[in-house]
Amino acid sequence: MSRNEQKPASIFTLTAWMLSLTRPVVAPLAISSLARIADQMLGVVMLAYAGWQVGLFTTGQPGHSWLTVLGIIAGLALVKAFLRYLEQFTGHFVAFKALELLRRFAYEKLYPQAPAISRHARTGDLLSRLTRDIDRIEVFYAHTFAPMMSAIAVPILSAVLAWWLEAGSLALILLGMYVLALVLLIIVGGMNATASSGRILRTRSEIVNQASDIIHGHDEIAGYGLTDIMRGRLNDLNSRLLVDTRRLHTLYGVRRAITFGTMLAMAAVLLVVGAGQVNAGTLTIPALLATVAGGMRGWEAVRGVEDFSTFISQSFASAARLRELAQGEPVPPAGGEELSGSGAVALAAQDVSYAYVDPSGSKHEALRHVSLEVPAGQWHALVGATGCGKSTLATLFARYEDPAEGAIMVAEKDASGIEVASLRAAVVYLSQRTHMFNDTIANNLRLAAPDATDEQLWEVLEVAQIADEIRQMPDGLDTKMGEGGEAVSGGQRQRFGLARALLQHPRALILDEATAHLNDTLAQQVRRAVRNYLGDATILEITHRVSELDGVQKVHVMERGEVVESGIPAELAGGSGAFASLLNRAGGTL
Ligand SMILES: Nc1ncnc2c1ncn2[C@@H]1O[C@H](COP(=O)(O)OP(=O)(O)OP(=O)(O)O)[C@@H](O)[C@H]1O
Repeated sequence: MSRNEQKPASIFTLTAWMLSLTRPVVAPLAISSLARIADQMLGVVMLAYAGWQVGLFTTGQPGHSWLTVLGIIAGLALVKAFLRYLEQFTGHFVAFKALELLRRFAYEKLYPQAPAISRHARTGDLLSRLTRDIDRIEVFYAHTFAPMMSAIAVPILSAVLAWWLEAGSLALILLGMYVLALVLLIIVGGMNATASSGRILRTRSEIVNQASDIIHGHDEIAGYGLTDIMRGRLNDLNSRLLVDTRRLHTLYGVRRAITFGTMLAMAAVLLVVGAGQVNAGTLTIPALLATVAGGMRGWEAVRGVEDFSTFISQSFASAARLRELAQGEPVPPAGGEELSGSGAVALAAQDVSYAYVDPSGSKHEALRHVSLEVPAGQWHALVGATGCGKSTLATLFARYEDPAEGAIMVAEKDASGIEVASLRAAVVYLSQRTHMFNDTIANNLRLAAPDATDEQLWEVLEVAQIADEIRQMPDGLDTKMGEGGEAVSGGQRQRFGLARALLQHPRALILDEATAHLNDTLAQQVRRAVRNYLGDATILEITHRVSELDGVQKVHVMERGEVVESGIPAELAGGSGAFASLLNRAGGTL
């Protein structure tokens, strides 16, 4: 993300970061690692014991009775089973707790960046960082840390066991082969896998973006016959994914070959060297068999390295993406002075410039040296061709972000010094894309005022001219609005949005095309009712209906990111400026 440009973090930085986030799981993680080491070492001891007994039997030396051998192996197996259970239990506890901690951390870091972050990142990418990436980081705790610890401890302990069995030189060979296997796996599992995993994650998040575009744009896709184009795009992404996945899986295959290859090579070398020592009388057959059997069993630890090097590259790639997201500073910065008092507040922009920055870092200038004033209690309109920057300016008044240059003034104070929650309680921005949650009408309205009574809800619904339509619905205020408000019409959704904004009793209300979906008569009724309801509150109305500005005291005209004209609508209409030509083009009069 270009807002948070930073150097890629090293694996050590990422490891330290992941462990610092999940301090509460460090103790169970240690227990899980110890249980895993003990479990694997018991496996080594069991096989070494069995090998030793076979050696005694084949050389005709007295050993334990078969019943004792069976009893000892069964006893060891039971302890081993308990240790395995302990490892799995603590491992899963760690994994789930880590998931919870990571999710909480991610959301805590994200809220202060909203809603600005959704302007600078794609929804699908955000979603995949919050879901898939967190799931993959969890793998670090579940499948990485304990295997890494056992990969270090088990080879050393196995070599110590061989040395204790008086197979000192075999112990050195065993250790050497372990180290060789680990080095080969780490080399093969290194940079290539991390780079491929990073590319796979990026491609997957593009697929999610594409899929969410397809789901939201189903009407356009069907209407404009875009099915083949969309399918083609998805196929291209899938092909890209396939190439990287194939590359990664080839690497996994090579790693598996290394694990088995080195295990067989180790057994062969031990047998050849050991046979020579047996002939020379410096090693016993039971010690040789015990070392070979135990050594082969100990390769389980190497398998663990293979698995973790498979997952670790994905975990680190995901951790880097999440860390990048989480390192974003709160937007706007936290703190500031509370906006206290009551009554209308004035809005003003002083020489404001603003640019959008897309995920690739390129800038798109949306506002250039904009200045305008809406004195407290007045009703102004903001008009201009589509894309000229009206909504962008409106969001700055609600402090979605602070402008790069110039100042936004609210109640004659620089908005960048006003605490955000208090500012947004006073200055309400009603977006043109009002979102309704998949809940009842009443609950959607109460988002703005949780304690509002039914009477208060009906009051604002009357103002928004939608109360009659709700009375006719069988479930009234308890009618479900469907996902994204799909169960109600666009015009209804817009008026619900308006009713919700009014419930907050704004001291300044910014209406962004709030009546765009309504017919002219209804639009005028709504505008008048809103003005009456709000009393002396300030209103800034963004509209394309340039000929229907009844009650508006001043209009500001924008063109390509600049305010080019401001004045009383009736006066500007009679002139030859930007407003008059907008009015002409709309074929209207005032
Ligand atoms: N999230 C965004 N990322 C990048 N550019 C954006 C974004 N939102 C808006 N823009 C661009 O900024 C410019 C101003 O957009 P804005 O929505 O403020 O215009 P507007 O005047 O409100 O348009 P409309 O009347 O169509 O609502 C446009 O060129 C638009 O393409």
